[in-house]
Amino acid sequence: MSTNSASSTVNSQLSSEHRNIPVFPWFAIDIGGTLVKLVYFEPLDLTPDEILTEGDILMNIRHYLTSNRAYGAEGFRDDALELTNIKLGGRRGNLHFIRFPTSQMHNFIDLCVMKNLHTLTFQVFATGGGAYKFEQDAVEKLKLTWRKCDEIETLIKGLSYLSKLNPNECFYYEEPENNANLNKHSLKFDMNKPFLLVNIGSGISILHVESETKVRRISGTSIGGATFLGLSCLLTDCSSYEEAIKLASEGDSTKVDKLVRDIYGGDYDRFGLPGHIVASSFGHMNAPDKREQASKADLARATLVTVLNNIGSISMMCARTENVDRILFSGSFLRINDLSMRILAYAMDYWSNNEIKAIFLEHEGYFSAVGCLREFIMDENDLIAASQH
Ligand SMILES: Nc1ncnc2c1ncn2[C@@H]1O[C@H](COP(=O)(O)OP(=O)(O)O)[C@@H](O)[C@H]1O
Ligand SMILES: CC(C)(COP(=O)(O)O)[C@@H](O)C(=O)NCCC(=O)O
Repeated sequence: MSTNSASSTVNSQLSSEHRNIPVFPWFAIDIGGTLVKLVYFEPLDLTPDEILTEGDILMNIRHYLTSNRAYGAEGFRDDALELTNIKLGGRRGNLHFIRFPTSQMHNFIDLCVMKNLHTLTFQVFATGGGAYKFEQDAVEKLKLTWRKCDEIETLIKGLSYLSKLNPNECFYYEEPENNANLNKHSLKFDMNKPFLLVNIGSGISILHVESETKVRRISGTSIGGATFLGLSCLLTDCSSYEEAIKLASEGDSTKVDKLVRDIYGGDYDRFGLPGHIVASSFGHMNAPDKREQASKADLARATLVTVLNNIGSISMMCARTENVDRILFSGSFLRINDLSMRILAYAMDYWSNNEIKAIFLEHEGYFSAVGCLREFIMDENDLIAASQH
């Protein structure tokens, strides 16, 4: 776990008065430790002249991206997240959200060459660690202009934009422990009151946000989304995130973890520790009979709960130290993962006596990519339009 109190003021790399709106296509790409998140703006207001001059390559790309939901075996468009008919850089269009594994990044660059993208003159807006790692390969093969920006700056910019644009972006659970009832409520999020942003990607960054331009990375932990997936693969032989989450949803972590009641026979009253909480993650697994009884699903569930307990307690500690009462959780770890959101929400409610609220986001892992697009394309009018959307 790292603690980093260095203050970083987020400055726009370009002030809106001075930005030249780039030519189409408009892509931004967040190349993370596990997943590449790509956002693509599909213009809906192309003039007849623009359609004539667009050329076959761009038109084919536009059709390829917008008419498919899967690209090869590992690329997917999250069509449920698509934002339709929005304004961006003075244009009207749809914003598409696409992801594929970072392990496919070299193949993706080769695919772009096959689709003749290297014969066009255009810019790619890139963020995440891979914006640095893959820069040379992308520029050499695709002959494009590669414009990088920092993943934490873009995360905040994307969050600020999407939380204004999409009335359902931010939500919380009223009774997270009650699975039978959805109890999911949207809320209007005020970015100008301090809050904690916990980004659960491959690893975890914890940010204290006072406003869009005042952000500190206060802590982090290496026990994140890739830990859950890696350990689940090791322990259960599963081979995908989807499989790991499905197993976890079917398992019982109490077969694997040692609870307070396994040690005390009940609650540990003196220090307010109820019997049902985990005293020791995987604490039963030294006993051969318990190992025998634990199914793959139980092991996946215990892995999930271990990672979540760690995230929950570090987040709570940071919220208390920083004196904030809202914790926002982002990152693709929360994709198709209602179970984890409920566990986190319950833990925050329980340990804070309902004083600290866990808030979640519909576009989970896509904020840095959106913020990156915003950095280079949006102008103030887009932001005003977003808040009136
Ligand atoms: N299709 C998927 N493949 C792999 N991991 C996934 C997938 N969907 C969600 N995840 C989870 O999301 C995490 C990555 O989150 P993300 O925010 O994209 O981080 P990064 O930017 O480091 O790639 C993974 O470690 C895993 O827990
Ligand atoms: C290095 C990272 C910022 C990379 O971001 P990611 O691709 O995981 O979203 C993140 O993994 C992280 O903050 N890890 C924790 C490092 C630490 O503070 O211990």
